[in-house]
Amino acid sequence: MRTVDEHLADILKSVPVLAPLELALLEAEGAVLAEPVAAPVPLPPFDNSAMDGYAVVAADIAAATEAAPAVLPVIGDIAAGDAGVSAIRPGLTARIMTGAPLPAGADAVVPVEWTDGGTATVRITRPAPPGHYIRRAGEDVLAGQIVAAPGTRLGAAQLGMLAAVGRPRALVRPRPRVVVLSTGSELREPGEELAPGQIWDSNSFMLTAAVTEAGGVGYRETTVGDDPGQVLRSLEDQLARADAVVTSGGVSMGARDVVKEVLTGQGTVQFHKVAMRPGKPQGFGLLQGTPVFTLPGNPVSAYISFQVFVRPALRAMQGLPPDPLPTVTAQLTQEVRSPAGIRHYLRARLEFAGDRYRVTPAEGQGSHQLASLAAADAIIVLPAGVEAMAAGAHVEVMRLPS
Ligand SMILES: Nc1nc2c(c(=O)[nH]1)N[C@H]1C(S)=C(S)[C@@H](COP(=O)(O)OP(=O)(O)OC[C@H]3O[C@@H](n4cnc5c(N)ncnc54)[C@H](O)[C@@H]3O)O[C@H]1N2
Ligand code: MOO
Repeated sequence: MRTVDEHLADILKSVPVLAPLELALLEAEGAVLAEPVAAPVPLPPFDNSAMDGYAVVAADIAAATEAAPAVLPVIGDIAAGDAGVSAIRPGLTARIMTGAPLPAGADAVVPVEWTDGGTATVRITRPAPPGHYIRRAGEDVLAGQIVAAPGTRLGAAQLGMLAAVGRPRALVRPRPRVVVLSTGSELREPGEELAPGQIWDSNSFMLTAAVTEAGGVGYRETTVGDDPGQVLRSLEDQLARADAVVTSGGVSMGARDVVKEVLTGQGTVQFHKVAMRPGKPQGFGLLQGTPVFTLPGNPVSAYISFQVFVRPALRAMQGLPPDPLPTVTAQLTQEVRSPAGIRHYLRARLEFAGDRYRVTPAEGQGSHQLASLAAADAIIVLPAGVEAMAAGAHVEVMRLPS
C-alpha cells in the first residue's frame, strides 16, 4: 500500500502543464494567465469628474453659503466621451457629468445637489476644496503597471481589468478538457427503466460536474459495459480530444475489473492500493501522453478520489499550485473511530458556532452511501495514525465546493 501523499506526488510529477494559447477575453474565463498584462496608458486616462455637477475654480465658491450662494454663469455642458472640452476661466463654470473630462482651469467639482441645477447661471450653496470630486489620471493604474501577473486565474474581476486596459485577448493556459467515462455493465442512464441487478449511472454526472467545480471543462462520455475491447476503444477515442480522462469503476479485485485489465501495461498506467478510505484502489498514468485517472466505482470513493487526486492535478496542468480543497480546523461534536494505518475521509456537516467551527460526522459512511455525501458540506480528514478522536477534539476538515 502507498500513502495518499505518495500517490499524489506521483501524479503531480507526471501531469503535463498545458501549452499557452491566445484566447479572446470571454473564452479565457477560468483560464490562467501565462503572460504579464501591463496597462498601456494610465487609468483613468485623464482627470475626470466623480459626480454629476459643475466644474469650478474652487476659489470662486470658497465663501458660498445657503444664505449667500456663489452665482456663476454656465458656459456649457461636458458629457462623458466629449473631446475638445473648453477651458474654464475664474468666474465661470460648466455643467459636467460623471466620467466627463475635467476642463482645463477647473480644480473642483460641485455635485448638483449643492446647487439650484441652473443651466444659464447656477447658484452654488456650499464651498468645495481644490480636488473635490476629481478622479485624477493614473490614480487607479499607472501607465506600464502590471495589472495581472502570470499565474492569475481569470475570473470576472480579472477579465474586467484586462478589458479596462484595452486587451481584447490574452495568452493563457486554458481550462483542461476532461473526459469522464463510467464503466460497468450494470449501469443505465437516468430516465431509463432498470432491469433486475441494474442501477442508474451517477458517477459520470457527479465527476463531470466536479471537473467544472475544479476549473476544468467536463465532457461526459456514454457509459461503457464490461467488454474489454469496447472499454479500450472508448478510452482511445477520447485521447485526441482530452487533456485528461477520468474513469470510474473496474479497478478492484473482481473477475470483471475491466479498466484494470485493459490498462495494465498500457502507457505508464499503474494500479495501486492507497492507504485511504474511501478510495483504496487507484490507477493513474499517461496514455499517449494524456493523464488517465482510473477511480474506483463506489460513488463516494470516486468523489473523494477526485477531490484528493484529480483536482490538484487539474490545477497543476494550468500551472497553478496544486492546492487541496481549503481546510479549516473544527471541533468534533461526537467521537469518531478509524481503522489503523489509513487516512480516513468522513462526510460531515460544518457549522460556524460564533467563535469556532464545529463538525458533525454523517451517519452513513459506506462508500456506496451517496446520500450522506449529497447532504455533506465538509470532509473530516483523520490521519493514518489516528484510531479514535473524542468529542471536543480538533480535527482538520476539507470544505467541499458549494
Ligand atoms: N475482494 C475485494 N473486493 C473489493 C475490494 C478489495 O480490495 N478486495 N475493494 C473494494 C473497494 S474499497 C472498492 S472502492 C471497490 C472498487 O471497485 P471497482 O473500482 O472495481 O468498481 P466496480 O466494481 O465497478 O463498482 C463498485 C461499486 O460501485 C458501483 N458503481 C460503479 N460505477 C458506478 C457508477 N458510474 N454510478 C453508480 N455506481 C457505480 C458498482 O455498481 C458497485 O456497486 O471494490 C471493492 N471490492
Ligand atoms: O476504498 Mo473503497 O473506495 O472504500 O469503497
